[in-house]
Amino acid sequence: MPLLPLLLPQASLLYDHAFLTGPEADNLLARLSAEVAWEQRAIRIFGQEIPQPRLTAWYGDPAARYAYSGLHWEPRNWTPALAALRQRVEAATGHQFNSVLLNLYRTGQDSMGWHADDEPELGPEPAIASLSLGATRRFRMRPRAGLAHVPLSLDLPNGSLLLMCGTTQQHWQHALPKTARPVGPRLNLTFRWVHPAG
Ligand SMILES: O=C(O)CCC(=O)C(=O)O
Ligand SMILES: [Fe+2]
Repeated sequence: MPLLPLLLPQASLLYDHAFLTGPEADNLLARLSAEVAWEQRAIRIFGQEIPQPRLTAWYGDPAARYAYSGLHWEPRNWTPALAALRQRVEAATGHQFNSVLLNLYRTGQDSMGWHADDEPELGPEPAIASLSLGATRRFRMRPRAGLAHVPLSLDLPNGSLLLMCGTTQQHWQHALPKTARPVGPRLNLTFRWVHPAG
């Protein structure tokens, strides 16, 4: 399936609900769940260490060092599965990526709060390719302050690919809220280009 535009003002979104076939996505979920070096990291909020409500891992080229929410990330070396996936995502999107952030939402109680991926290392108009595996979860987008636009909700199924680029991060925030529905694990990979620290 090709990537098709999703119309959202002052954003640039491309979406393929079936970038991977069901069996491909199922295999990858099993493989990555087992082989990725998952960690539960803590972020510092008002002087308190709060464990993130999900597991994470960071893989990439050695130059792709990254800092967010006060955390520093040294990339681990690409595994064969992640390197192959990077190539496919690059071919489909026409963008290059030197790193991938993986998030594992173990249950409906795992989540990600409102944020924009607007760290300086990503540059002003980052292309971020988000691949979802496992349980369908609702991805939300809301306009940043001063923009009178309607929020967007998108259910991201197993094997779907969402590309956020252009001015999306400047004008919109996104989140992956908790859900009370009983859901299985969901694994999300966001491929990024991190500009090496100068
Ligand atoms: O899990 C998702 O779909 C969103 C992940 C995300 O926003 C991020 O890694 O920055
Ligand atoms: Fe994000």
